[in-house]
Amino acid sequence: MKRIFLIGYMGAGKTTVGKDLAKRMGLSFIDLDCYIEARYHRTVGQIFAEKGEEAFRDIERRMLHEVAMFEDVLISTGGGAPCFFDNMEFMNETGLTVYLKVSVEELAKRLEICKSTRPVLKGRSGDELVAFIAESLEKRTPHYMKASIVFDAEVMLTETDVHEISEALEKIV
Ligand SMILES: Nc1ncnc2c1ncn2[C@@H]1O[C@H](COP(=O)(O)OP(=O)(O)O)[C@@H](O)[C@H]1O
Ligand SMILES: O=C(O)C1=C[C@@H](OP(=O)(O)O)[C@@H](O)[C@H](O)C1
Ligand SMILES: [Mg+2]
Repeated sequence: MKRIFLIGYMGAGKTTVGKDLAKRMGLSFIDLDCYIEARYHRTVGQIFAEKGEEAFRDIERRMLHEVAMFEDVLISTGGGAPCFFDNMEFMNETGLTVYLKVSVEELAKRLEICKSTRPVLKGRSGDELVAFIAESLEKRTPHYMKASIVFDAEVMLTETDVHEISEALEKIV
C-alpha cells in the first residue's frame, strides 16, 4: 500500500507536479484543497472569507484525516497544512512525506501571477509580497524539513525529472 504526501510552500508546484507524479506511479491523485472545495461546496477563498483562517485550518485538519484513509494515493496538501496542529507528525505516521523546496525569489515570481486564488496573499505585491513570503517561509521551514524526502523544485520539473522522482520514490514506498 502506497500513500505519499506532497508538501511545500504555496507555488512550489504541489498541485501541478503531484498530478503528473501520481499518474506516472499509477496512484490515485487527491489535491487536499480541491477535496475540501468539493466537500464544502465552497472555494478555499470563500471559506476564508466566510469563516476565517482558524475555521479553515480545522476543516483542513479534518479533511487531511479523511483523505489519509485512502490507499495507493498521492495527496498534494495546501502549503499551510504541515504547519498546524500535529498534521506533519500525522502525515509522517500514515505515509511518505515529500517536500518540494523552492527559493523565496522563485516563489515570489510564481505567486505574483497566481496569488489571487490564495487568500493568505491577498493585497500583497512587489517587495511586500517578497518580504511576506520570506518571513512565513522561515517560520514554516522547520515543519517542512520534517519530511522524509526533500526535492529541489526550483526549476520547472520536466517529464524526465518527474520520471526520476517517481523512480526514486518507487524504491522507498
Ligand atoms: N516547477 C515549476 N516551475 C515554474 N512554475 C511552476 C512550477 N511548478 C508550478 N509552477 C507554476 O506555479 C504556479 C503554482 O503551482 P501549483 O502547482 O498550484 O503550486 P502549489 O500547489 O504548490 O501551490 C502555477 O501557475 C504553476 O503553473
Ligand atoms: O499556504 C497556505 O496557507 C495555503 C495554501 C493553499 O494551497 P497551495 O499551497 O496549494 O497554494 C491553500 O491551502 C490556502 O490558500 C492556504
Ligand atoms: Mg496547490
